[in-house]
Amino acid sequence: MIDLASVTKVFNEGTVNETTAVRNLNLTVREGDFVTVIGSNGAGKSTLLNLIAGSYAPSSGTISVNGKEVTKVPEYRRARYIGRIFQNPLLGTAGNMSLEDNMMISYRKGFKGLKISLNQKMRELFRRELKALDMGLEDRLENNVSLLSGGQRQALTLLMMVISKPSLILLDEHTAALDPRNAAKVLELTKRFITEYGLTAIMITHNMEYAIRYGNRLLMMDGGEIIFDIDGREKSSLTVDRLVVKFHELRNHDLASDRVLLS
Ligand SMILES: Nc1ncnc2c1ncn2[C@@H]1O[C@H](COP(=O)(O)OP(=O)(O)OP(=O)(O)O)[C@@H](O)[C@H]1O
Repeated sequence: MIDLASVTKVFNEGTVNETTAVRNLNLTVREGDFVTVIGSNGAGKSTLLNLIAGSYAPSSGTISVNGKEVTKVPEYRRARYIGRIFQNPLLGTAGNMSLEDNMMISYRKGFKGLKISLNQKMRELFRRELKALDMGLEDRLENNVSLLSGGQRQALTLLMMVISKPSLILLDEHTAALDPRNAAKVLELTKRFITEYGLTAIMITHNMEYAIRYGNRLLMMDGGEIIFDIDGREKSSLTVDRLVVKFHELRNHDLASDRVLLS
């Protein structure tokens, strides 16, 4: 589904602040993969998602989706099939609009311009979908989104993303700002939606346990490179301890003081 071939991203090239955020990276993500990505601060994880989404152009290398090169396709055009969620729960929804108006926007995007309007039937559908989130939102269709808690808002963002029918979703620490209970809830929802809607997903997390528990494939990044890429049985038998040892073997330095271990 996605192919990155020899992708490098250098920021501030030729200046004293030059940083190679992603270094000669090769990656193929297959359709239906749910890939978790971990790595130290500054490892290049967010840059990788930004390159796939088209927020940044690579300094060299190519990016293809379903066999078609998209390296120069602008972000707004890739957004037709890519859904993104960020750490900040305020980013995915419009706070000064009601839940139903927010959801309507996603429905229109999902129906690719087909004329649909907010009527009783749509409201019933929204109510059912919100009820399935199990966040107590089904009776709050007319409330402004700004009144929701961070967890409720991130769950709504997730629902809106899937009803806009993306084929690929990019999750950049989307539960990191939530308390543990809400984080666990939103993660379970994420997993359910990925399965139900047959999505391909890449999820950055600083929580090693989440990275192990969720998804069928795990990537570890360091210094702009993928240093560890496992799936299948090797992934399901992984433990946090083994992951830490693996990092040490591969990089010959510890992860001990890193945020990746503190979550
Ligand atoms: N827009 C930018 N301009 C300049 N440097 C950048 C930019 N974006 C990222 N970088 C640098 O590129 C490197 C990789 O950053 P990136 O945000 O991809 O890492 P990360 O693995 O997501 O880190 P974190 O876990 O801390 O969010 C870092 O050194 C960062 O400072």
